[in-house]
Amino acid sequence: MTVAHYVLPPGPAAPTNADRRVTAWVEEIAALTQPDAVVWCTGSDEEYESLLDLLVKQGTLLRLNAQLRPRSYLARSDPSDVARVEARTFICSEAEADAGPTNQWQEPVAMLRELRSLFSGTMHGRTMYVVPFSMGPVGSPLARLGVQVTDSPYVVASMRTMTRMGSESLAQITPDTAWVPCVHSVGAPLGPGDEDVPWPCNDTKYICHFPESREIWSYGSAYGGNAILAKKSFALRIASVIAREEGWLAEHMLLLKVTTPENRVFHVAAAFPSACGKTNFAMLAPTLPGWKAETIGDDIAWIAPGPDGRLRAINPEAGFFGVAPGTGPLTNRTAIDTVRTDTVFTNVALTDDGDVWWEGLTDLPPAHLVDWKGADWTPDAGTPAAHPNSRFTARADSCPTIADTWDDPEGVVLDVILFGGRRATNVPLVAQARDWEHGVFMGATVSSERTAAAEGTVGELRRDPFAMLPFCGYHMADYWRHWIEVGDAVREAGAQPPAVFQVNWFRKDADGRFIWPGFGDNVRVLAWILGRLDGSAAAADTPLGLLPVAGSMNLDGLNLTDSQWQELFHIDPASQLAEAADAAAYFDRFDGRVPAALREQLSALTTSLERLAAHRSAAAAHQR
Ligand SMILES: Nc1nc2c(ncn2[C@@H]2O[C@H](COP(=O)(O)OP(=O)(O)OP(=O)(O)O)[C@@H](O)[C@H]2O)c(=O)[nH]1
Ligand SMILES: O=C([O-])CC(=O)C(=O)O
Ligand SMILES: [Mn+2]
Repeated sequence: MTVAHYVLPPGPAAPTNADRRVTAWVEEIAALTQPDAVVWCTGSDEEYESLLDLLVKQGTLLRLNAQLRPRSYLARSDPSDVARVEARTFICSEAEADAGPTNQWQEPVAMLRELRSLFSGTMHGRTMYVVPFSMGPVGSPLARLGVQVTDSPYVVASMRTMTRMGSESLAQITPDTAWVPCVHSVGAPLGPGDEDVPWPCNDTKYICHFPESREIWSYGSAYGGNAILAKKSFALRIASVIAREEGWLAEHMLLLKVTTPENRVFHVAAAFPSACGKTNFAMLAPTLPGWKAETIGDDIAWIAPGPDGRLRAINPEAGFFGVAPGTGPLTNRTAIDTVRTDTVFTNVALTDDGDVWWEGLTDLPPAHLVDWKGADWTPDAGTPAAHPNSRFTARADSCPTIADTWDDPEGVVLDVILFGGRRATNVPLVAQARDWEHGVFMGATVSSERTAAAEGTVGELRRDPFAMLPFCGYHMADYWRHWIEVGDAVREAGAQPPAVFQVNWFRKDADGRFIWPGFGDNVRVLAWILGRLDGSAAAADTPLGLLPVAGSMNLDGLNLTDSQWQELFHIDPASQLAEAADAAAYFDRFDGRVPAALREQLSALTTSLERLAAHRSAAAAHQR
C-alpha cells in the first residue's frame, strides 16, 4: 500500500480550533482512502441544503412534491443494501472470550490489516466528509463525542438529522476529551470518467468495532444501522463497553414521559427488539381520558446513576430513524405528523403526485405507485410497494409530542423499565418483576420473532436479551452481571432502582389475530404499571411474575371479551417448562459466566412451574 505521495487535496482547511488528534487522524484516513476532496462539516443549515441539492443532482434523492411534503425527499437504496447486516458485524476485542458467544469476533490486528487494505484508495473520485458529533446534549455530563469520516453525502445528511453534528461538537473535543473515531466508506471508488450510481455500495461489507481502542470501521453499505455509525455502532456497541467501565448503561430503549390524570409525572424506558414497537410506544397517543404521553427518545437511552443515586436517562440522539410500514394515522398519528415536512424517506413507494406511500399508511393502496425499487406497481403486484424495512429520518423537534425535557442535559429520573418482544404465544401482556434481579432475568431471557430490520428469516424465534443481541459490544453474560451490579450500586446509594416489567403487545389468538389492540391502548397497560408503583393496581403472584388480576386494568370502551383477557395471560405450564428448559440450554452457551443470581431465578421459575403443573393436574383429576 503506497500512500506516501498522497497530498491532501485543496479545499477548506481543518477548522483552526480542531483538536490536533482529530486533524492528524483525518489526515491519516485521507492518506489511506485518497478522496478527491476533504470537507469539514459545520452542521449549518446552508451546508445541509447544499448536501440535499447535491444528493438530488446525483440521483440519490428525489425531491417530493413541495406542496404535499415540503422539504422532503425519497431515497431508493441499492436493492441489496436495505437492512443491518448482522452476519458482517464484528466485535474485534483483543480476547475472543470478551466478545462472547453472541457476537462475531475477529482478531483486531488482522482485521485492521484487512480493513486498511479494503479502505486503501476507496474514496477515489469522492469527497471525504468529516462529521464531528455529540451523542447527548452538547456539554451534558452524560454526552459523549465522536467524529465520523464518510464518503457518503446521504450518510452526512442522516447524521445531521440523527445527531448534534458540526462545529459546536468539534469544539467540545479538547486535548484531554475522549472521542470515538468512526471510519465509513461505501466502498465504491470512481476512476477517471467512471459514472456514479444513485446508491453506491459494495457486495463486501464489514461493520467492525474495536472495544479496546474504541474505534469503528464500516465498509460497503450506506444503509442506516450499518453506516450512521453514531447510532447502533457507537451509541450501543462501543458505548456499552464504555458504560460497563464507568458504571452506567447504554441501552436499546425508548424513553417516554407519562403524566397521569392526577398530574403525576413518570418516566419509562422500554427495550423492544428492532421493529417491535419502540417508536410507536414512544409516540403513544393515550386512549384513556386525562392521560398524557410525551416522547423523549425512540431507540437509544443512556442511563446513569444521578447525584441522589437514582437512575437518570438521556436520549443521546437528535432524530428518529423510524420504520415506515405499519405507521398510519390510526396507529401512530404522531409519527405521521412528525414526517409531514423535512423528512428523508428511504425505500418507501412514490405516488403519482410525488408523495410517499407504504403498507399501512392507508387502508387501500393507490391504484398506481412506483415501488421502492423504482418499478411501476399496482395493487395486484403481489409484492410490497415499500420495502418492509423502509424508514423515515426526521428530527426529534419535528415531533409534536416531544417533551420539553427531551434534551435536558441532566436527563430524566427513571421510574419504570420495560422489556418486550414480539411473541405470538406464552408471554403475557404484562408481568411485573418481583425485584431487580427478577427484572434482569426477564430482560436476559427475552425471545422475539425476527423482523425485517436485519437480514434473516422473518418470524423465526430467537433469543434477544435486553433487545441487545445485535448491539452488545462485549460478552453478553458480563453485560447481565453489569446490570445486576448497577442495581446494587443504586441500592447502596440509598435509592431504589426502577420497577421492572415485561410486556408483549403481540400475542395472537387461534386465528392468528393480535388479541390486544395495542398502540394507543397500550396506555391501559401503562396505567396498570404505574398503579403498581403506588399500590393501587392489584396483582397475583404467578411463576412468571406479578400479573394483573381481572378488573385491575382499565378496559373501558374496549371490545375485549373475558376469554380474550384470559388468553392474554394464560400460562400453559408445559410450554412454559419447555421455554425454561430452552433458557437453561441458552445459559449453558455462556462459558459459565452467567451470574448466579440469574441461575437462581431460572431454577425458582422451573420449580414454581412444576408446582403449577402438579396443582393443575391434581385439580383436573379432582374434577373427574
Ligand atoms: N399489533 C401491534 N403492532 C405494533 C404495536 N406497536 C408497534 N407495532 C408494529 O410494529 C412495527 C414496528 O414498530 P416500531 O415502533 O417502528 O418498532 P421499533 O422498535 O421502533 O423498530 P426499530 O426502529 O427497528 O428499532 C410496526 O409495523 C408497527 O405497526 C402494537 O402495540 N401492536
Ligand atoms: O439500526 C438500524 O438500521 C435501524 C434500527 O433502528 C434497528 O434496526 O434497530
Ligand atoms: Mn424505531
